[in-house]
Amino acid sequence: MNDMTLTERAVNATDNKITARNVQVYYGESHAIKDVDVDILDKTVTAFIGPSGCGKSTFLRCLNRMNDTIDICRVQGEILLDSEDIYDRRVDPVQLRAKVGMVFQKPNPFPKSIYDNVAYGPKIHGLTRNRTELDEVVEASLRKAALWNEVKDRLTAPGTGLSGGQQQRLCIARAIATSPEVLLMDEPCSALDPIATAQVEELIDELRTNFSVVIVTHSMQQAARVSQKTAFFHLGNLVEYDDTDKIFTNPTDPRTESYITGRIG
Ligand SMILES: Nc1ncnc2c1ncn2[C@@H]1O[C@H](COP(=O)(O)OP(=O)(O)OP(=O)(O)O)[C@@H](O)[C@H]1O
Repeated sequence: MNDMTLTERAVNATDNKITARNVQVYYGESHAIKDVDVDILDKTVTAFIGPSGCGKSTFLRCLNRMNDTIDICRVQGEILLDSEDIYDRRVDPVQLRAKVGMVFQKPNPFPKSIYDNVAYGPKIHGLTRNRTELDEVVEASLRKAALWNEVKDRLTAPGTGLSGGQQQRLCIARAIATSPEVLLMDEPCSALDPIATAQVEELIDELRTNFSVVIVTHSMQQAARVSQKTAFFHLGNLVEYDDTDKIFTNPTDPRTESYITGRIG
């Protein structure tokens, strides 16, 4: 690895954005997340990896209370965003999700124009005062999502008419339009071809200058490419959490070693 790459990949933030302590998640009687403690850093990409069913998505959904939408799901423990308990009764989950945005596995643009997809969040949260400001937010979000040049001449066309990779970047633009502080991405490239995947990965690297990004991925290559921190989950436990380079070159726990060398998973 040359110096340039090292500089680019260096973990340049030490501030905690999210602090999770003693987190348990149950689906009915089933204990899906067990005693998880983790500190998610600001301006850093954190990857969640682990075999299918180990709880990566479940834990990710705890971070913006998306699990609230699943009736049988119960979350216990403490999750702080900056120093605020996101499960406090006074916290409005809708406001929280504007601060902790989410991008899903399958691109899911609204059946609306490209413009309206991005304008939706700022409008419902009252973040802009007039059409000029809204136009500015839409343009800035599409630029940050590296989509502006491809769509600027057809903002009124339906978002669903874009290619899969463009739709996913549109969903990223929609998520960042509310100026979130954290962006959660649940396997955001799994429905994309290699070229679109490379574009989204490049974008993730740029996004970390402004946001804390947490990405669930099945691809260890992807985790190694995009993240600075990696958390390895196994059977609902957070087995190991460390610098990505350490996890992939010199893991401490034998279960991590088995997973990254392909012996479990
Ligand atoms: N809505 C749900 N209702 C009941 N059980 C669920 C639900 N969602 C997940 N689970 C269970 O919780 C456990 C963790 O699932 P989760 O989807 O979080 O794992 P994952 O690591 O993200 O898996 P994958 O990599 O396959 O997406 C699994 O045993 C799963 O069956």
